[in-house]
Amino acid sequence: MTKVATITLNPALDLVGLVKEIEVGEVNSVETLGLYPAGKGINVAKVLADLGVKSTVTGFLGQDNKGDFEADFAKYQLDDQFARVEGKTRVNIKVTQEDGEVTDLNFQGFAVDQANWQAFVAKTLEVLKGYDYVAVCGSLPRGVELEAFKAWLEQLRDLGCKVIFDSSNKALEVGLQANPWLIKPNWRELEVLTQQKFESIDQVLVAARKLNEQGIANVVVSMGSKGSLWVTKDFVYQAQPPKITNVVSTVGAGDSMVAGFIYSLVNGLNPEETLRFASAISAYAVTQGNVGVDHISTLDPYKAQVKVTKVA
Ligand SMILES: Nc1ncnc2c1ncn2[C@@H]1O[C@H](COP(=O)(O)OP(=O)(O)O)[C@@H](O)[C@H]1O
Ligand SMILES: O=P(O)(O)OC[C@H]1O[C@](O)(COP(=O)(O)O)[C@@H](O)[C@@H]1O
Repeated sequence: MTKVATITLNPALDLVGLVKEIEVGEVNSVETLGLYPAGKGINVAKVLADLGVKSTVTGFLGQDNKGDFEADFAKYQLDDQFARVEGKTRVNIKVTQEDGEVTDLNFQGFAVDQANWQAFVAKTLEVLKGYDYVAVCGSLPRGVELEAFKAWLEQLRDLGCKVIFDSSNKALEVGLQANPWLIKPNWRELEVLTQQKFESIDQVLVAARKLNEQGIANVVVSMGSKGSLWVTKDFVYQAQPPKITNVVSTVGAGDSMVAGFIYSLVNGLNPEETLRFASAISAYAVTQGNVGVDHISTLDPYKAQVKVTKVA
C-alpha cells in the first residue's frame, strides 16, 4: 500500500467568515463560517481522508489548544504523530468580502526550541522510513532555523520519500535547495521567489522551467481562477477550472489541489487525469468555507468542466 504523510510545522486554527466589504479602522460585523483546525498539511490530510486515502500527520501542535485538532485527527482517522510543544497554536483569520476578495490575518503561535526541533527530526526520520509521498506544507514556526529546515528536507529525500513541498517566502526559497520532487507555488509565491512580476502565463512557464532545470522534477503553479500549469522536463499541461459563481472562500484551494495530486498519484491516474482531478477538487473547495468533499462523485460535474491542454 502507498504510504502518505503530511507535515504541518506551523498549524493554525482558521477563523473563517464573510463580510460585505472590510472597512479598515472601523468595526466590521462578520458572519462566522467556522473555526477549523487547519494549516496546509492538515488540510491536505483531511481532503485525502475524504477521498479514502489514509495518511500520517505530523509537525508541531501547541499544548494549550490542541483539543480541536485531536478531535479532527480522530474524526478523519489520521495517524497523529504531532509533537506537542508549550504554548498555543496560532489563530489565522480569513475574511471573504462579497466581491470574493479574501483578507488573511495570520497571527503568531508557539515557538519551537532546539530540543523540540532535534526530537522532531529524529522522530520523523524514524517514522517516515518507507513512506512514498511526504507533503511538507506551510510556513515555519518561530524558532526553526532555515538551514536546519533545509538539512531535514534533504534527509527526508534521502530516505527515498517523494517530497511534495508547498510553502512561501524564505522557507520556499531555502527549501528548494533540497530539490523537492514536486512544488506547488501560487503565482504570487513564484513572483516573490523569482523576484519578478509576471505579465503572462508564458513568463510563468519560463520561470517554472528554470526550476525544472535546477532539479525540481514537478513544478505546479496555481493561478487562482486562471487555473494552473504543471511543468516537467517531459511535458507541460495547463488547466482552466470551471467558472465558479458562488465563491465562498478561496482558503484551502491550494491545499485541495495538493491533495488532488496525491490522490491521483496514489491511484495511478495519468497526467491529464491528474491535473483534471486536482483542478476539480480545488475549484470545488472555493464553494465552501472549509476544505473537503462529502463524496467523490460530487466532483464529477467539476471534472467535466475543467479544460486540460497539453502545452508541450
Ligand atoms: N475562483 C476560483 N475559481 C475556480 N477555481 C479556483 C478559484 N480559485 C482557486 N481555484 C483553484 O484552486 C487552485 C489553487 O488556487 P490558488 O489560489 O492558486 O492557490 P493557493 O490557495 O495556494 O493560493 C487553482 O489552481 C484553481 O484550480
Ligand atoms: O503556513 P502558512 O503559509 O502561514 O499558511 C497557513 C494557512 O494556509 C491554509 O492552509 C490555506 O492554504 P491555501 O489557501 O494555500 O490552500 C490555511 O488553512 C492556513 O491558515
